[in-house]
Amino acid sequence: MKVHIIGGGNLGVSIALGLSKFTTENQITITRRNTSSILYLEKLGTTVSTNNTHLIQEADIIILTIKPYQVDTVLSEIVPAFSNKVIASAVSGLSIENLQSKIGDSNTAVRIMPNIAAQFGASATCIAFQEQNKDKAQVVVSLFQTLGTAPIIDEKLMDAATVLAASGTAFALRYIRASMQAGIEIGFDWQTALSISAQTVKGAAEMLLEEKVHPEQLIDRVTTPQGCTIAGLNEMEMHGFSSSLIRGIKTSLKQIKG
Ligand SMILES: NC(=O)C1=CN([C@@H]2O[C@H](COP(=O)(O)OP(=O)(O)OC[C@H]3O[C@@H](n4cnc5c(N)ncnc54)[C@H](OP(=O)(O)O)[C@@H]3O)[C@@H](O)[C@H]2O)C=CC1
Ligand SMILES: O=C(O)[C@@H]1CCC=N1
Repeated sequence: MKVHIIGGGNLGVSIALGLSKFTTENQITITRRNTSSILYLEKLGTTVSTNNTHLIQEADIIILTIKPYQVDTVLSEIVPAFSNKVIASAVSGLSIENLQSKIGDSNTAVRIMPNIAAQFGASATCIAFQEQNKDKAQVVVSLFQTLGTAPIIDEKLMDAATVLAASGTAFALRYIRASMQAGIEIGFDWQTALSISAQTVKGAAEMLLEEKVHPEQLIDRVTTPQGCTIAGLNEMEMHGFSSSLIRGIKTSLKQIKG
């Protein structure tokens, strides 16, 4: 399959790297205006270009990973160059209706919300499309299933998905950083503390995904009565651990909704 990624920044490059690592049959093109920092992708077999329309008509999927304020400029440049294409947009806040009106009825708008773990085949990419475009959107779902999970969601939850699945990467990393900092205070060098903290989070996530149970069921297995874990958890909650995360996520959502 030919995948044409417009916007070779943080997210676009993560997707390109993930596709080059986890798939073999895809031909990937990635564009940005200043390509110097991403030319290394060519060594992995990805075509890097400043030309957004180069071979675009041959693409099976066009992926938009540009900032919201870049959308009109890019679309006015590329839309005259193709027809009958599936456009998967990761642009936060850009609705399917709005995108569809900009690309015309001959093309199909799909919304995707990946995260930068796509690079490691570990993204949670939420995908939304109009019911009548179900068949055409399947190609996008299949592609992102190779880069992690790809749940199909109602478009009205796309902003929530942006916060939970994309910003969520940063939130999880901040937890790991805090845990690492505590690890240094209790005796580890930062590299050892980081590897222990990161692996512990990975292990906890793997248990949840594997066992499909509520986190409290697993927490109960760790909290020995009168033990250190419950003492630490209760202290964290006293200082607003869960509520600060919940408030942060809701604030992020308000920021998207404007
Ligand atoms: N970062 C993330 O974790 C996530 C981001 N998103 C969304 O993805 C989008 C991109 O985010 P992010 O990757 O962080 O942003 P970046 O700024 O890192 O990437 C945007 C890229 O677009 C390129 N670009 C700008 N104008 C053009 C143009 N005319 N033609 C081609 N390329 C162009 C820029 O490069 P140059 O200036 O050289 O052209 C830049 O590399 C945003 O809408 C964001 O909301 C969604 C989920 C996760
Ligand atoms: O912070 C942002 O606005 C973008 C969308 C989600 C991740 N990065």
